[in-house]
Amino acid sequence: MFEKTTWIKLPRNVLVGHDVIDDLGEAVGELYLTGRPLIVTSPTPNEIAGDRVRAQFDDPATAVVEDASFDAVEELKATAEAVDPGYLIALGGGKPIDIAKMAADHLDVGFVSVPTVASHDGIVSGRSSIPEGDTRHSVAADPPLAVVADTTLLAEAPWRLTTAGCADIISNYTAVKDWRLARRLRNVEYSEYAGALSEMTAELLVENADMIRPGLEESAWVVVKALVSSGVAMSIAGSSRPASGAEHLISHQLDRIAPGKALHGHQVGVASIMTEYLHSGENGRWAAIRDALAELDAPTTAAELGIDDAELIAALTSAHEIRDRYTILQGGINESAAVEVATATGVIDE
Ligand SMILES: NC(=O)C1=CN([C@@H]2O[C@H](COP(=O)(O)OP(=O)(O)OC[C@H]3O[C@@H](n4cnc5c(N)ncnc54)[C@H](OP(=O)(O)O)[C@@H]3O)[C@@H](O)[C@H]2O)C=CC1
Ligand SMILES: O=C(CO)COP(=O)(O)O
Ligand SMILES: [Zn+2]
Repeated sequence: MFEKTTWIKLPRNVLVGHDVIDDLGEAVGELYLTGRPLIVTSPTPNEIAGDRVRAQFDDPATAVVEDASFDAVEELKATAEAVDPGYLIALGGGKPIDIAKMAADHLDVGFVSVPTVASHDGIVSGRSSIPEGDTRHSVAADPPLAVVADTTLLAEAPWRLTTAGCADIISNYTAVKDWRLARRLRNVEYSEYAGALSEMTAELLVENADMIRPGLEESAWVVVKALVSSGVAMSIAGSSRPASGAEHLISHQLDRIAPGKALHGHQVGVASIMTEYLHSGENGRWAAIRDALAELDAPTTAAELGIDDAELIAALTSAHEIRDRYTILQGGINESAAVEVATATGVIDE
């Protein structure tokens, strides 16, 4: 008997464009939500856009989160109990969005994502990643009911956050390679649709890296659309597989070994140069990935990440231990091979 079931959860309204933050009320109105919104934000986005968001709703409540933690999720849930919202609006970067995403899941209400930075695909995905101690917990949650991404605001956001978003997308290229490898060698469930969408999104950024420039609204538009596509690919797959392979394992290890030194997207970008080399050897596309990252002003070396060579090698050699996800690093890479790939790709100096 055929028993396969597919259940894809996607945002219903995705609005990307100039000043679309002023259309948030309308976009939310189309979702037939009831009750008052609780706006979950952090200090800077609240200052930049909080009033514009509040002005579009009757009786909105606001919670300002200072840091990303499980305590912040619990505090937000306590606030929600007091204000009894019908839904949450997450306004800001990954910090308020992930906290709202996880709290919405626990409270069994929907949430709308209003990113003010294009820093990684978590701003549109159904994955919540919260730091705790020296580790980060990445858990599945429902994706946003709607995404409203104002390209005017995103173009003005710090460029390094946008380049991190670009690098997170470029890393999809190796994530899909790992996923296909896992299908071939472990028969893991694979979605042709999700794999193709994710790969195409990464290719698009690699091909057009020279056109993505700071302060340009058109560039913000390309980047956020790519992040949305990546989020959709994850929703189709029902997992982060299309956007997270060995390069993400290395980055997750760096979060433990060298916490707070570099942005998620920048770490996965540099790691992706090396995992592409491991997949395809010296004639593979590792140099194209590196050049696209460099074109985007994203780091391509451990030094540019602010990470010591020894920290990078420690992350590479232990990345396979942290998650039951088959990748090119399955079984681990030993220290001399790790040094070899890192030096061959120029990630560390000889
Ligand atoms: N779900 C997922 O798949 C993933 C989730 N994450 C999580 O996301 C978080 C990191 O994401 P990130 O977006 O960098 O985090 P933040 O939300 O902390 O945003 C980064 C910085 O940008 C500021 N900021 C936000 N909007 C603007 C703007 N328009 N102009 C100027 N500054 C602005 C914030 O200000 P302020 O300090 O005032 O908030 C903050 O200092 C972490 O908690 C991490 O665990 C990371 C990767 C993947
Ligand atoms: O960052 C992600 C995709 O870009 C999410 O992946 P993880 O499941 O590894 O946290
Ligand atoms: Zn990522």
